[in-house]
Amino acid sequence: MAKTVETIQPVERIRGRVRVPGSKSVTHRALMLAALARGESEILDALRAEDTELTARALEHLGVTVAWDDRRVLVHPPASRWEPSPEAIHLGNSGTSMRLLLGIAAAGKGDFVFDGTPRLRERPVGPVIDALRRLGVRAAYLGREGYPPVQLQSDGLTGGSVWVDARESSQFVSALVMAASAARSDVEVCWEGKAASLPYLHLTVEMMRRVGLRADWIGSNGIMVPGRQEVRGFRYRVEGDCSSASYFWAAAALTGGEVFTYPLTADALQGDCRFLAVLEAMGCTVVWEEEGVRVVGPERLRPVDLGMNDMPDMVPTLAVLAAFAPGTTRIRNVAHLRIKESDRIRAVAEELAKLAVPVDELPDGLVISGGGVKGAVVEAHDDHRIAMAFAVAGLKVPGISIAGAETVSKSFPKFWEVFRKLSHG
Ligand SMILES: O=C(O)C1=C[C@@H](OP(=O)(O)O)[C@@H](O)[C@H](O)C1
Ligand SMILES: C=C(OP(=O)(O)O)C(=O)O
Repeated sequence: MAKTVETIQPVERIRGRVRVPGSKSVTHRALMLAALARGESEILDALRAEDTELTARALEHLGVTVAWDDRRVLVHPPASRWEPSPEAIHLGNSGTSMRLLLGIAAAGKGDFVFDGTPRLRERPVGPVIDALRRLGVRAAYLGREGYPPVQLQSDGLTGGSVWVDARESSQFVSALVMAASAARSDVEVCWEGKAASLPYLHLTVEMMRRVGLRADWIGSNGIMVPGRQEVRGFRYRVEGDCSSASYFWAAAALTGGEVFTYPLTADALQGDCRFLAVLEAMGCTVVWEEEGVRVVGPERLRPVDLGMNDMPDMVPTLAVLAAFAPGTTRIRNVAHLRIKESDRIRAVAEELAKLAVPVDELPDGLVISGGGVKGAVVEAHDDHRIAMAFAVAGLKVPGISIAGAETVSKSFPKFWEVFRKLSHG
């Protein structure tokens, strides 16, 4: 795709209502759980974007029928799990698709190759492959050890206990837990210490429960999944995407304006909704209403000192706000940000430096001295979250444009349309 440049015009105080698309994480999971069910499922308000279409297409390779229309997706699994796929299955740069689908594919029979972009080939899959091998799957790395492309030959999962190193990604555990429901006997998935991005594991377990699958926490370091579970096709309504909403919350925060985002509820399953508490700590007012949430920005943002391990995707948004908050903001404990769509610690530091913001890059975080921000051309690093977060800075400072703006299609294809409409009325 050709690189596009998007120039943002500053506005006095942003004001408006934004309908956010369906959650990417919830849509991926709903599609995959529907593929494991018996009979047809109906998924409402799903996100139709590059990554969720990659998941849908991968499932089609396995023999699942996926039919989208305006408001819903119908998913119909094949008679036997799975059909052969002679071609390699390409997953772009979608970490969620890659890690979670390795589990889903291994939960049935077949011989599959999973691959992606050069960047996806730098994003690890070793811990999930190690665990799948212990559950009886044959797997071979076709390139670098521990990374895609990977070939899986499976006859279904046995059962037993597996230990997973989940420090780099919660997705390794989510993959195993979802797949384990189809194993021949019970599977216990345990990890040492704290798993990265922990709220995504709660999301996985809660969504399984909602569609009728059992998965039980064993303390805070493990999940037990009974094997041979079967659920009938289900109907699932996808909640709005909090991560996508964060750019509009940030727009209100930065301009001292007011934005209402919907559909969202205070009991949303996504951990990124907790970013609202970060905004409150920075001085914003957050008001939940029946259909969504209203964020009102303060006259002046306050800096914060926070561990962001639970909400890695919110770090670019926070970093941009921090650039405008006079004082020092510290963002800690997010080493796993280096293996996202881009090395997000490096990318954020480089782009803030272009805007003349003093920033220290730590191995696992950032220290940002907020106050003075200048205009510049920001490079998106093929990372949708860098593009969307830095767009917000352009609402306050003239001369900001985003090169590589098309990358938003990964999670929010209409982002620029919605953003322009909001900023120019
Ligand atoms: O499971 C998910 O839906 C996700 C988990 C997180 O990844 P890690 O667990 O790899 O940090 C997050 O960054 C990603 O955008 C979506
Ligand atoms: C990290 C992300 O996604 P994924 O891991 O699925 O590529 C993201 O959306 O910010």
